[in-house]
Amino acid sequence: MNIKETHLPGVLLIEPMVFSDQRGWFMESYNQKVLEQAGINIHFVQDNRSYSKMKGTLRGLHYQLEPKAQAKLVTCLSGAIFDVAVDIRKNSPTYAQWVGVTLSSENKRQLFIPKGFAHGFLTLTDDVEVQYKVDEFYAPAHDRSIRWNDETIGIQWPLRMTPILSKKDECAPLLSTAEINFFYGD
Ligand SMILES: Cc1cn([C@H]2C[C@H](O)[C@@H](COP(=O)(O)OP(=O)(O)O[C@H]3O[C@@H](C)C(=O)[C@@H](O)[C@H]3O)O2)c(=O)[nH]c1=O
Repeated sequence: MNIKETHLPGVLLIEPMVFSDQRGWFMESYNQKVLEQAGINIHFVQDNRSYSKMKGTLRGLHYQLEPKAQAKLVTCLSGAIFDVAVDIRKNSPTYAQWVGVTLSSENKRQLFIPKGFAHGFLTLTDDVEVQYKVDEFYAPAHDRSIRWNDETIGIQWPLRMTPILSKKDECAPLLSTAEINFFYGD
């Protein structure tokens, strides 16, 4: 497993070791010890999967407020996504900055997103299945969204048309008015 820092400190790109032979391949998709050695001391408590039928589907940007904030380990099991993390910690030197990476069933890369970041992804193919581990249970009362195309954040989504969105994401607030209770250094 090769773990690389992205330009947003704390957001990590994980490249698993894939062992191929005549049968196919094998890889470890999660190894607590290896992540601990990289400074990720996380106890995951829930695994989520989503399936998106169409290319151009955008889910996000999502986060849960403290004390139910979630760190996430995101994997794309089928198809490909442009996966994005946005730093929404108040007073952070990288506040409102974003990182985007392509995760796919082919490249098998994973993105680790710490607490204090909003997360979203755009499907780059039809038939996309995404799986992610989270370290806090789903808490609907703490669930929040930020508008996917907020100009303050300025995510360069690889997209030509308006994406397919949920009703919740269509009317999500801008970062400037979103309720946020994360502070840099917490
Ligand atoms: C996130 C979540 C949703 N649900 C339910 C609530 C709702 O009825 C249905 C669909 O929820 P959503 O529309 O929020 O699903 P979705 O838009 O896929 O939300 C997800 O987006 C990505 C980007 C994330 O980072 C995730 O944390 C999560 O917020 O599933 C759960 O039961 N448990 C969960 O953990």
